[in-house]
Amino acid sequence: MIPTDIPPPLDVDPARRIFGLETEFGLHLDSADSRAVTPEEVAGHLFHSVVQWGRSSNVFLPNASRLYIDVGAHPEYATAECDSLTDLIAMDKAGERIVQDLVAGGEERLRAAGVDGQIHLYKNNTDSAGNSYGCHENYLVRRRADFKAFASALLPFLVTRQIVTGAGCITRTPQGAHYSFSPRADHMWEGLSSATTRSRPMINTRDEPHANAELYRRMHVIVGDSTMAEPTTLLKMGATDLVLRIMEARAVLPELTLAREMQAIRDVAHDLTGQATVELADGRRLTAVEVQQTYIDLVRSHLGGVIERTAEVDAILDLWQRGVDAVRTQDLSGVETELDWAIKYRLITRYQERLGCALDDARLARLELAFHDVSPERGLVAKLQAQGLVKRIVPEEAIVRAMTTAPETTRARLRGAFVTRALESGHDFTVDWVHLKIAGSSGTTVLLKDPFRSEDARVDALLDALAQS
Ligand SMILES: Nc1ncnc2c1ncn2[C@@H]1O[C@H](COP(=O)(O)OP(=O)(O)OP(=O)(O)O)[C@@H](O)[C@H]1O
Ligand SMILES: [Mg+2]
Repeated sequence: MIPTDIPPPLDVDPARRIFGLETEFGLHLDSADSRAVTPEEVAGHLFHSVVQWGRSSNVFLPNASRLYIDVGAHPEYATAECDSLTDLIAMDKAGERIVQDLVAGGEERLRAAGVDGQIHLYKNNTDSAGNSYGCHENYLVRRRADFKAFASALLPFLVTRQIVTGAGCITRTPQGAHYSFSPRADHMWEGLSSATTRSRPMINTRDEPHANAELYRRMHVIVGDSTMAEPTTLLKMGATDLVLRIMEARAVLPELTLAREMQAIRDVAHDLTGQATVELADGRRLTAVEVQQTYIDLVRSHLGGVIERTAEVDAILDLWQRGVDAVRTQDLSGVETELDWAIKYRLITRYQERLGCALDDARLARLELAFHDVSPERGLVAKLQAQGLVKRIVPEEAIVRAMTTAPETTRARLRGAFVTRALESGHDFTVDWVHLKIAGSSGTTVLLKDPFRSEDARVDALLDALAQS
């Protein structure tokens, strides 16, 4: 057993947390035109309208989220700061629609440039050329001297959670194709690192809290898969939050340090039975099912103590347990409307049976892509949701609202109001996660170091200034 050494909370309610999700979308132009169009050109056309109103392809939106073109011509949407998982899911789903809403304009621009074609945006993590792009989770945690050790203690959980929160994928190898839990697992290079370009860690330890640096760190988890089904996103973020809460409360953790994380994450990903064992630093071998069950039991043992029991906590624990049971029993019926990897696996195996083809058949690859297509017409998850075959967590109205409106209970509310008002009044402005400023004004930059604070007289003054000038 290893104690986790956390300083006692200062002035912040320890049960409150800021969450954020960053999604890089795969961008593909489907066109019969022989003229080569680079991905950068397609992204440029897609973002034309954004550049027109925002004067940049890197903007903060009226809903306080960030939208930009990331390296490799990937559109990226980073949700505004949320302090509830339902707000986060609504913000995340709103992002799919915000990027999809750019498609018609992008296709029109392409036509004007002489290229007929359909732009596809995929919320997935790998393209056909073998490139990987991410879905990054952000959890605000209290600053501590031993942050690296603290982050390391999360790795056994992160390595094995893919058996419930993975997106699932067809993996093609020279020996043939098989189904795996996670498309991202094969692209991880190390456990922790502060660099993202030269290495691909599971947790990025770059010290950039976007908040008061004396109090906080941002736990930047970059090992996760992009998730389509709302319950999968709830479980991915919710289970991680629960484990972090226990770690932050100085509770004693079970000793699960892995001997070789990179080997373990790959072994777990490629064994759909959940029975492949991973080696622990102390020489024991456990299955991913056993490791995840240990975390579920740990969380249960803290219910009513460190973890306040709420309907949401119960829902997370219930889905988590059903997910682990599904792998253990190899009966997916208990989760096949909620967990991405199981939903997709059912689709693929049924279609494969119907076609009588091998798993590496191109038609199954297209089906897999359609699962991640964010288009309401082409996307399979939208269709399955409409048929009640994929469960939802947040009401439709909440997603529609989140497309234009920031979360009410965090700093995002201030940014959202500022961006909305500045755009309405035609003022230039500069904004990032912690700063707000009217461009060219002599007024000072407003620095918002507390991400929990949703009211601020200085921002009210800025809004007044926008209304007057
Ligand atoms: N104090 C905070 N704690 C936790 N998450 C935060 C905090 N402030 C902002 N976030 C979230 O962190 C994410 C930052 O997204 P962004 O894409 O700008 O990431 P980055 O890691 O700063 O930069 P990049 O992607 O360019 O490397 C957003 O989802 C945002 O909501
Ligand atoms: Mg980012």
